[in-house]
Amino acid sequence: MPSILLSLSIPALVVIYFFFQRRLKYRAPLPPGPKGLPILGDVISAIRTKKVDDLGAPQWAYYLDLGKKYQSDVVHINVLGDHTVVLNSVKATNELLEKRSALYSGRPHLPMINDLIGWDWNFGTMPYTNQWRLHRRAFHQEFGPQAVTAYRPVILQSTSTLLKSLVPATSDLSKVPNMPHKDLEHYVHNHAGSIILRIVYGMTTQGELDDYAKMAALAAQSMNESMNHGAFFVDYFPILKHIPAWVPGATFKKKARDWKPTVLNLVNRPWEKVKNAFESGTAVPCIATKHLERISAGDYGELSKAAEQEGESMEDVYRSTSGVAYFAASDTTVSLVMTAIVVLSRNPDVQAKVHKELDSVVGPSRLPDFNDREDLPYLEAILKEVQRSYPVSPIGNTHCATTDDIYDGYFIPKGTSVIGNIWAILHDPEYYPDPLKFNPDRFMPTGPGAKVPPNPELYAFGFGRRICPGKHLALEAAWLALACLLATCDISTTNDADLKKQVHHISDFTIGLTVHPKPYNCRIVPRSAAAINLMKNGFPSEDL
Ligand code: HEM
Repeated sequence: MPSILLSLSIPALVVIYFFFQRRLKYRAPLPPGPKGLPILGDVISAIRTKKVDDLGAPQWAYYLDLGKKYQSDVVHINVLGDHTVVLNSVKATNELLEKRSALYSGRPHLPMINDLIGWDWNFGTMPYTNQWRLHRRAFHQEFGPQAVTAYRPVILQSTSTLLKSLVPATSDLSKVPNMPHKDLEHYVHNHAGSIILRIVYGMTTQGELDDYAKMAALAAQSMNESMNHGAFFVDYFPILKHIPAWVPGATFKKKARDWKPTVLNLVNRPWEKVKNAFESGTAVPCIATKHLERISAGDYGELSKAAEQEGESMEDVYRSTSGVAYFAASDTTVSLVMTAIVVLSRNPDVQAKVHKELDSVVGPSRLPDFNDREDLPYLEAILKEVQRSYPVSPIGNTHCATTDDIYDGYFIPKGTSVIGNIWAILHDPEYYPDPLKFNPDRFMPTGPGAKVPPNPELYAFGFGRRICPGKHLALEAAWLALACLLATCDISTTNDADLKKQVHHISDFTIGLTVHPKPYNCRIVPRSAAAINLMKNGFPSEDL
């Protein structure tokens, strides 16, 4: 016990020393925020908000309240001498995370996630280093806006499968049963999983898709619980990572030990599988086989020099970036599509309007496809409004200041965790009047030169150099799924009383890094016999 106390007090004293050194150097105040307890700081709130259960308010709501309480869009929280700064406005995120992105593109030190659970191969959790740049560039080559257009045939195919799975067993449209949440979630997961696993690893069989979807879901749990710096005390006191798992109270070590094999399997298993198939000449062409071809030809392009400098093999870079894509795409797009469905089920007027648009642009004899996108502005407005009202990732991933800085007269010390509160920004009444109202019309121009609010996609995918690099794929996949679902089906609630209620921003959602609507049942009824045929047939094979 005395040795634990000693190991806790030494880092605390070092933190306090450097804290006062820097404050003296700049003489600028930290941004306003809760004072908390002496030395400990705001530790109680930190524990409360980081609990992933119904007792804790979501972090975005807690941070928004702090902003109101301290009348500042920039709020400082001190936990055990560790600084967090929350940015609750467009102005602050634009200035710090976008314009000064060279200083704010780090990630906080994450001993739990990187050292103990073993996520260190994932560039999403890497600090702002040359290794991160190398991985991000390798990823971008395959998922940039131009590159993703090559995956449209796969998206069309997975969307056909989604539609087929929604065809009811009866052709009597008045007798279509309710859609249980579990079934719908399974179909939507299968849609996202089949797109990414086909694109990255060439996987097509249902058994494989199910196995790998399960693995990604388990891994997502570890990420959801640990990605926020400070979710575990070891993040504040990295020395604790050396405590053996059997020590009473070291539950974080047990959790890490349980999660680690899944996280390592996630990056290694699919890669080894494709590699074996590639070597035996049976692999389905995909991103991984493209990389393996480059590796066997010794032709790595412009990235090889950077990899050499990092002392990393290109195979490790590609194995990791493939794993990141598979993991990051498995859960996020699902949340967006599932949220859109529950919201639309409670907004029949919005559906009536988009049905009209789809009927006039696409007609009843075919499914909408990517060529129709520009001609469907109301559908686009719905997608924007879903992302604005119920962002998939309400506080995004925490950035880290890599140097001391001053903003608006406030001191932001090097090493500060910096959180862009995406939810707060997307509900700022200055940009989005009546922000709690679900209203796609806010994005419809009312006449030539009329102003529309900023596109929520500017914020919903994070900020600056760390902005989500999978955004283009996510939006293509979600757009087509919604376009086809709305062209062919009516979505309604199973309980008329729900029609009077908007989907609630807190009580209807899970808490975590990526949030999901809580289980709900709805009805998904084909709009006509012709729609059933479209759903059964999917896209014509020449489109695939
Ligand atoms: C609706 C779907 C999605 C949403 C809302 C979303 C949102 C986000 C957000 C908020 C971040 C943090 C950005 C920051 O640090 O400022 C992020 C990071 C990231 N996302 Fe996404 N994402 C989505 C889908 C995807 C998909 C489909 C992929 C992969 C194909 C992906 C790959 C990544 C990666 C690799 C990072 C880490 C980037 C880095 O640290 O450099 N995301 N995403």
